[in-house]
Amino acid sequence: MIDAETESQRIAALSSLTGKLKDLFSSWREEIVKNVALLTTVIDFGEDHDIEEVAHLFQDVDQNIQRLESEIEEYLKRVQGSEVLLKGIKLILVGPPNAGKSSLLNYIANQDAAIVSDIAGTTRDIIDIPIDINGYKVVVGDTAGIRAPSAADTIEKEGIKRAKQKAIGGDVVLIIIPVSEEETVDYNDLLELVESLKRENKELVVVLNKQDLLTQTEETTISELSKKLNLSPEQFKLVSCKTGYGMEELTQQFTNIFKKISLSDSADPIVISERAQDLLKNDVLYGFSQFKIWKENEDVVLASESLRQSVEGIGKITGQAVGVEEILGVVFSSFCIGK
Ligand SMILES: Nc1nc2c(ncn2[C@@H]2O[C@H](COP(=O)(O)OP(=O)(O)OP(=O)(O)O)[C@@H](O)[C@H]2O)c(=O)[nH]1
Ligand SMILES: [Mg+2]
Repeated sequence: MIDAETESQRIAALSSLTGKLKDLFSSWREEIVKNVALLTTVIDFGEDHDIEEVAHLFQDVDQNIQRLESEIEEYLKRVQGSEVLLKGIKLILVGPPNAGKSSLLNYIANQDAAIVSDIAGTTRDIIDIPIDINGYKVVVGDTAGIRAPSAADTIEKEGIKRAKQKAIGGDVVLIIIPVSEEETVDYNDLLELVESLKRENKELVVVLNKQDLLTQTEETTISELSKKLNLSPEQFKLVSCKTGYGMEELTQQFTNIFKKISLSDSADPIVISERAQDLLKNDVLYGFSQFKIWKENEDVVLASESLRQSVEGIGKITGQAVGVEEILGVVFSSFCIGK
């Protein structure tokens, strides 16, 4: 528990200590062995089966394997979600200069982590601050204000370039726009960024800051900007770092996004080693994909060989090797062959 800094990390650490994982892997392994055994009955006792029966058997195995495949893929997705939890969710703040990016960071971090000033271009390079938002470990990256390079000096230009790169590498990106100084915002540039973030499927929230200086209604402001940036109105949040307006709603939205990307709401987070993940992908799932190819070619022997590779993959994780006896054992006990 020493490294568990937040609640979600603590849960993740706990769940890795249980023997549930091994049971799960063993049950997958058993299931695949059973299917290898099913195919073996065709190989070894093929003459006694008519063609239709063989095709039927193949169909059954295919269905079982498909079911298992989606289960394992789903599982790997959850593992990746849990990894995001452990490493910390990367939340990147970008936007025009003077928008209040550093102010927002200070507000959510509840400390003066970044320098705030009314001089545009105050933050010139990226700073990462680890904070806890509703139990989630989050690393907030504050960046240099994005404005037209012609208006920025050399150091600032480099900062802007890095800000954009940083945004692309984040898990969640907040674009901060000041509602009071819209003329300073380069919407073409921001639209370009929005489009590239969409392509990368990043979670994106546009934070409209300085609500205390707003001169028109919230609805009008949001509807205008959602058109300009080609985003839905739900992706906008109006706040004020000065008065705290909208901050609770914003943090609530963060939590919803964190739950979504870490998949930690559906069940306990899971942690397995890098090696186990590789084996699941490169041996188990790969074996399944090979099985499908040989099944298409109606080659029972190679289809069954492919599944053996999957069994061996899991065996490397759980420390179980597969022997002929085991497969034959399942064949004889399950299918009453040889009587
Ligand atoms: N009225 C008002 N002023 C704000 C608000 N948030 C920030 N400010 C002010 O806006 C100015 C710029 O804030 P910063 O947080 O430094 O802005 P930034 O986006 O980090 O700016 P750069 O680092 O230059 O890119 C400061 O003078 C803040 O005090 C707000 O909600 N309302
Ligand atoms: Mg700043």
